[in-house]
Amino acid sequence: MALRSVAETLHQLLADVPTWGTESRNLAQAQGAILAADVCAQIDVPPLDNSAMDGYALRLSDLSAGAPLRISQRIPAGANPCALQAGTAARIFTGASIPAGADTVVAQEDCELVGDTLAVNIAPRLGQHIRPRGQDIAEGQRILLKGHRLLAADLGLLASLGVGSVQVGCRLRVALMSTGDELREPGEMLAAGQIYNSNRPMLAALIASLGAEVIDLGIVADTPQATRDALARAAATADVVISSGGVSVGEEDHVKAQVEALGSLNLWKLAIKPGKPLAYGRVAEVPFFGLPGNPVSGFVTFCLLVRPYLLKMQGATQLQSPQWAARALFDWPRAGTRQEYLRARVTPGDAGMEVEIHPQQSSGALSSVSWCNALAVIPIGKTLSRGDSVDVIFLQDIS
Ligand SMILES: Nc1nc2c(c(=O)[nH]1)N[C@H]1C(S)=C(S)[C@@H](COP(=O)(O)OP(=O)(O)OC[C@H]3O[C@@H](n4cnc5c(N)ncnc54)[C@H](O)[C@@H]3O)O[C@H]1N2
Ligand code: MOO
Ligand SMILES: [Mg+2]
Repeated sequence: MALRSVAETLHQLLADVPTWGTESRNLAQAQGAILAADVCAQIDVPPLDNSAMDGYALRLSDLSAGAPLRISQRIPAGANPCALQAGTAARIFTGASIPAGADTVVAQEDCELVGDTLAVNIAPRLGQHIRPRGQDIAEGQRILLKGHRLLAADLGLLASLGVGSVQVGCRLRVALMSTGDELREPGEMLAAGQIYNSNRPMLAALIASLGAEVIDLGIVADTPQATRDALARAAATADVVISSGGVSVGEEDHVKAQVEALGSLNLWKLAIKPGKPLAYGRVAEVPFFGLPGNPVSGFVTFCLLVRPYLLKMQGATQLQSPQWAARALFDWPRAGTRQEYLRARVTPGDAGMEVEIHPQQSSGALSSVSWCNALAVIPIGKTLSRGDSVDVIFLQDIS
């Protein structure tokens, strides 16, 4: 029987996302959080007409009249100036409030003080170097939409509006467990037959990058009992459970059977390379993802399938990363039976983006992931010749 496609799997996963609560969060805690309601501006930004230059504020008609302009006041940023006396100029600094009556700012490089009067060397334009109130945002304007993921610039934007806290999707607690008797932690000595646990820090970082809290359950032994105990503990403390390893067909792969014992297995195996044995279900009522143990398989399936799920759970509207067309600098002569995600590097070429692939595409070769800046997508049954167009997904959008 044909394996379920990546698109169909994603569709089914997203249809199964549970409803999730919202909470109020201070801006300092809101990076990566998903807005639970539209944000409308309560004030104009900037809230005052202000100078874009260090210089002098004046009324252009006074200057045109030709009389010498005496300096009648000094206005630093933050001051509340009085109205400009007719026939005078005000010393002013960048960001300072334009006094009533002034309509133009002359940069200090374009004028000089002769005694206590101003000599302007370059004829100014009416209104120059003034940033009017509301230039950026007008009061009442809808500025960010529900479902938007808050990144650095959004936090600055909200602060510019005077918004100190926002209603966002509740922070997810995600339990992470690494199954495998062969695993040791970095810093420990390796005995024969053992390898280091690379999935743990990688998956913890991917989870944390979504603003979720990681509940790290460490390494779990390859026995039915240890697997079941860890799954039960995870489901009791977390909102989502993620395991790595033990989801394939070997006798040492216990995850699926224990998930079925404690809840249900809803999806298993899909037409993706790497990552075929990805499992999804519920432990008790808690959503569960069983990522394949091979590190590249875990990375790719997390980015393409788990990440959109976790984003949707928190209320996000933008779930998938865009695919861009690039020109292949490689041949791909073998048509596959699973959609393949090659570790690739995209660079600018003379005629647009060009993409090369890492020579080692094994699902155990993490160096290919560290090296790449994109995944090149090879659909089922497709071959490629050098020069053909191939879709790429930039990793900076997803990891
Ligand atoms: N007879 C079959 N064997 C396998 C199949 C299959 O269809 N038939 N599928 C293969 C594919 S595809 C994948 S992917 C793997 C998935 O295996 P599991 O999810 O069961 O994972 P393990 O067997 O536990 O480990 C696989 C591999 O990854 C290493 N690993 C595991 N955890 C970690 C970790 N935390 N850090 C670093 N490396 C880890 C582990 O040592 C193994 O080398 O199954 C294939 N087999
Ligand atoms: O497809 Mo498996 O996911 O690594 O080889
Ligand atoms: Mg296995």
